[in-house]
Amino acid sequence: MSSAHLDEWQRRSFDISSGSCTPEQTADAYRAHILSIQYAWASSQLSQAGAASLLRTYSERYGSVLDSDDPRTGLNNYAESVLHLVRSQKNHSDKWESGLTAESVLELPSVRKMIQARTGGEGFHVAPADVNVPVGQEGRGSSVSAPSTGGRSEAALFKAAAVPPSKSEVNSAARNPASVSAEGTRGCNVFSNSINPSSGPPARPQSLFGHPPALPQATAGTARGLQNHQPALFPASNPSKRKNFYSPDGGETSRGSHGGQGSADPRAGGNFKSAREQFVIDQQKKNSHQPQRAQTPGMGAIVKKSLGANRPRGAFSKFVPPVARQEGEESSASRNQSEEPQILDERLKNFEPKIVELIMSEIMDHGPPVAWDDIAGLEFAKTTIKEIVVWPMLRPDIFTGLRGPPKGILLFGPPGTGKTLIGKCIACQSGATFFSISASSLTSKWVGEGEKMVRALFAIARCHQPAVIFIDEIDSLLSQRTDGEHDSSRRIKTEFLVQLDGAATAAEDRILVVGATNRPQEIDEAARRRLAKRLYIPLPEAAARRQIVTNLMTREKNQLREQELEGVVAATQGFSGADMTQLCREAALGPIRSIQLGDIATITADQVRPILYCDFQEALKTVRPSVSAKDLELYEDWNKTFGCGR
Ligand SMILES: Nc1ncnc2c1ncn2[C@@H]1O[C@H](COP(=O)(O)OP(=O)(O)OP(=O)(O)O)[C@@H](O)[C@H]1O
Ligand SMILES: [Mg+2]
Repeated sequence: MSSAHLDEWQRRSFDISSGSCTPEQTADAYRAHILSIQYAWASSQLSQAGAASLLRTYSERYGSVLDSDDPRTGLNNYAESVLHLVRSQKNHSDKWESGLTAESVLELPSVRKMIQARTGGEGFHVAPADVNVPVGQEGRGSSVSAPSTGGRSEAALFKAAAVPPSKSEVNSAARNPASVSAEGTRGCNVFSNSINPSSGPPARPQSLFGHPPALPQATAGTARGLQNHQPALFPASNPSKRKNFYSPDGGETSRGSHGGQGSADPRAGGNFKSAREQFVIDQQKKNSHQPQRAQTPGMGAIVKKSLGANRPRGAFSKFVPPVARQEGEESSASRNQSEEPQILDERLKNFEPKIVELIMSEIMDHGPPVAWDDIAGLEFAKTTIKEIVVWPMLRPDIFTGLRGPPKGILLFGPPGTGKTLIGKCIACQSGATFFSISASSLTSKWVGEGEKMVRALFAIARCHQPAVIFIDEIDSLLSQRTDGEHDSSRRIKTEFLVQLDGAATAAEDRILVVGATNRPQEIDEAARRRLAKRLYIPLPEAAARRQIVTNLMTREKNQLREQELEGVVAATQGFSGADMTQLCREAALGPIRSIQLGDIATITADQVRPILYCDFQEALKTVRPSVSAKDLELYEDWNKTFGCGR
C-alpha cells in the first residue's frame, strides 16, 4: 500500500483500538479498512490470498459490530432490519398484517434469492413487489443489488462475510423512502442506522464516485457503507485514476447517484476485469455467437461453404482448378479435349487414349513401298498370300463361308529370307490398314499394359477394316508357355490367343494376323493352331537369287554379263536373300576400293567404274551363307510337319 493509505489505515486502527470511538465510528473504520483492502487487491498491490485473509478478518469484526446488541459496542443492526422487513412485507390480507416472524423471514423467496445471489456470484435485483419498497426509485434499486465481479473465486473468498451484508440489505429494503431521500447520496447506504446523521456523528464528505462495481460481492454491502470514506481513500488530486478504475465513462453516470443505471449491472459500471473474468466472458460470447452464426444463411451448419467438396465428382471426373476463368479463356474441358487424342469410335471409348494414340501413331507402319516383284522367288508363298490377303479384300462377297480367309498366317523360315519383306509388301499391296507390331512393343510395357495393348490393337484394327496385323518375330510373343515364365507375358499371350482365335472378333471381321518367325519350333501349339496358314519361306532358289542380284544390279552401274551372273548364282548356293543382298553390297564396294586413296576426295560419281564380275568374286571371299545346313534341315522338318507348303 502507498504511504497515504498506510497513514489512513494507521489512523483508523488507532481509533478502533483506543476504545473512545462509538460503535458507528468503529463500523465506519472497519468498512474503510475493507474498502482499502479491496482497492489494494484490485490495484494488484495485494495478493488475492492476502486480501482474502484480511477481508475475512475485518468482515468478521465489522459484522460483530453490526450485529452486537450491546449498545456500547454494537449496533444491533440485524434485529432491527429484520423487523423492518417483516413489517413492510405485503400479504393478501386486508389488515396488512405480516405473517412473517424473525425466523421465517429467511424463508422468504426474496431473502433466499438475495442470499443465493450473494453466494452464487450473480447480480441480483430485488423486485419492488417483493419487498414493497420503492428501492427502484431514484436509482436506488441497486442499493440492494449485489455488485458482483461474477467470479466464483470471489464468492468463495468472501463466503465467511456473506451473512452480514444480507441482513443489512434487508434493513435497507425496509427503510422509509423518505428517510432515504433525506440521506441524499448516502441513501444507498444499507447501513442507514449506523451512519444516519441523526443518530451518529456528522456525515462525512459525500463520495464523488459510485461504489466500485468490481468489488467482491460478499462485501459489497460493506463497501457501500464506505462511500463516506472514499475522498480520504482517493484524494481529489488523483481523480483520473479513480475514474479510469471504476467507471468506463469517466464516472459521469455514477457520479452523485450511487447505484444508478451504471451500477445496476455489476459489469456495466466497471471496466476492471481480471484475466480470468475476461476469459470467461470471451468464452461465453464465443459460445453464444456460434449458434447464431450457424443459423445465419450461407454460413455455419446450414449452408456449408466448401471449396468444391460438395460437387458431384466421380473417381474419373476431371479436375477443375479452383481458379476463376478468365474472359475469353477456353474452358478446361475443351482444353483437355484439344490436348487429348480424339477417339472418334465408340468402340474405343473404354481404352486409354494414350494407348490408342500409341497404336495409331507409332505402330502403324509407314515404310517405303514394296511390290510383289521386289520379292524374289517365293512364288508359292506370294500366291498363297495373295489368295488369303488381297483377293478377299477385293471381293469379300466371294470369299465367304468355307472360302473365308484364315485369321492368321505364319511365315516361318531361315533368317533373311524375306519374311519381313513379305509383311511390308502386304502392307503396301493389300490395301488394308497395316499394323506392324514387334513383340517387344507389347511386352516391354508396364505390367498390365501388355494385355491392354493387345486388346486395343485388335479393337483399333476392327475399327479400321480391312486390317493386317503383322507381328514380326512372333515367337517371342507366342512362345511355348512354361511354368517359370513371368505372369505378365503369360497374360499377354493368353490375351493374344483369345483375340486371335476369333472369340473376340466376329466372323465377318476382316482382320488378318500375319506372324513371322525364324524359330517356328518355339511357337506355342495353341498359337500354331490359330495361325492356320503356315508358310515356309525357304532360302531363295537359284532363280530367286538371280532375281535378287538382277534387281539390285539394275539400280547400280555394272557390267555383269549373263554368264557371269549365272556364275554368281551358282556360287551362292545356300545363301539367303539377306546374304545375297549383302554379297551385292560387297561387290558394289569393289569399284570404290579400286580408287586410289589420293583420288577418293576428288573423284566424281561418274568416274567410279562399274561393278564387275571380279567384284563379286572378291565379295564371295568374305560373304558366307548365314544359314547352316543343319539349321536348314530343322526348317525343312518343321515345314514337313506343320507347314502348309507342298
Ligand atoms: N525373297 C527376297 N527377295 C528380295 N529380297 C530379299 C528376299 N529375302 C530377303 N531379301 C533381302 O533380305 C533383307 C532381309 O529380309 P527380311 O528382313 O525379310 O528377312 P527375314 O526373313 O525377315 O529374316 P529374319 O527371320 O531374320 O527376320 C531384305 O531387306 C531384303 O533386302
Ligand atoms: Mg524378319
